[in-house]
Amino acid sequence: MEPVIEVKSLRKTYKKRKTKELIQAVSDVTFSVNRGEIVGLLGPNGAGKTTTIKMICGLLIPDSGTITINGQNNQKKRLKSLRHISAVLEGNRNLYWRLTVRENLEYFAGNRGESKKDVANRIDELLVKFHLKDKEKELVNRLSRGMQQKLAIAVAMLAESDVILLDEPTLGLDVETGYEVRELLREIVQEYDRTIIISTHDMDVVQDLCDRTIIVNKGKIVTDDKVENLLRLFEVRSYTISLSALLSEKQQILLDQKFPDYKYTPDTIGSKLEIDLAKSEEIYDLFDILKMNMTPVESIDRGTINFEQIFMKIVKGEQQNVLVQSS
Ligand SMILES: Nc1ncnc2c1ncn2[C@@H]1O[C@H](COP(=O)(O)OP(=O)(O)OP(=O)(O)O)[C@@H](O)[C@H]1O
Repeated sequence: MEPVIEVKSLRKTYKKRKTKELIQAVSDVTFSVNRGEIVGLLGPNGAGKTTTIKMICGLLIPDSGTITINGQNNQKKRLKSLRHISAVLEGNRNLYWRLTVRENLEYFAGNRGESKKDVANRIDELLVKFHLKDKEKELVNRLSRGMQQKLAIAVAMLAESDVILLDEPTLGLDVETGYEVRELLREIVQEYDRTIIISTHDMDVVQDLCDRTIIVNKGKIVTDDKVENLLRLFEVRSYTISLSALLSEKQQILLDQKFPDYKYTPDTIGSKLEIDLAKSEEIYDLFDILKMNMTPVESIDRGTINFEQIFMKIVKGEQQNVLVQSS
């Protein structure tokens, strides 16, 4: 499949105004996105997500590297390439607060040679889809944050560009509205054949919505893989073992050496071990340690793991060697 977006060896350094200190916000970032994919750009604060998004939509110029959108270099063929992209940055900022919902949509629909009736029909369709029909005459500054966010996405849809970039689309939304926005985004991809890149801290967005996730940390990509692959990979490695005895001190020292991040919970009648294995063969090392004292094993469960825990593990660097660019 041909990629819609190709980002190669991207770098961006900021210079702090007062101290003149250089900050390497993005260093050597390379990835591509295929048509119809929803890709989550994930990372801790300051990882370089917004900088990357801003470079893709042409708001920032990279120090080096290239960005190609539908085969067009976004610096050499600026207008042609940027026509394929809409961006919703910092949520509701790209709306006119003193215009109504409908007026905003009319304004952004602009003059593209369509008849007034066609524009009105398209706006009506979006108002219904985004559950904003009964708010069409409301001023934007009177809307809730969730409604403003939905309107901002509807505005991005109007441009009919192939790619929509979203920076933190669920930030500050309550659980219900966050869910509603996620559902809308899913429908957009399915019904309108759009490609979406979402920068987010919201693990539900990644787990529910994204096909793939690119995790960045300190300006570099640490993981680029399908969400289902990561879930499977970590589920296989994460074990909870119930024992009907306590572990000896020697056993605990050996576990410490072999599995530094294991968790041991002694109880009155037994104990519990929670352990992540870097390779599945390591289970035999674990059994060797348990066998030393013939510690009786009551049950072994493969741990369920959510995306938040996976993210923490990856960002902490525990699984780095295995995961970098594994897709
Ligand atoms: N205009 C700027 N001038 C100086 N430094 C900046 C500027 N914008 C961002 N930075 C710095 O660049 C780094 C990357 O910032 P960026 O906003 O891209 O990260 P992010 O992953 O989007 O973070 P967050 O999740 O907190 O929004 C950070 O260290 C940030 O402080």
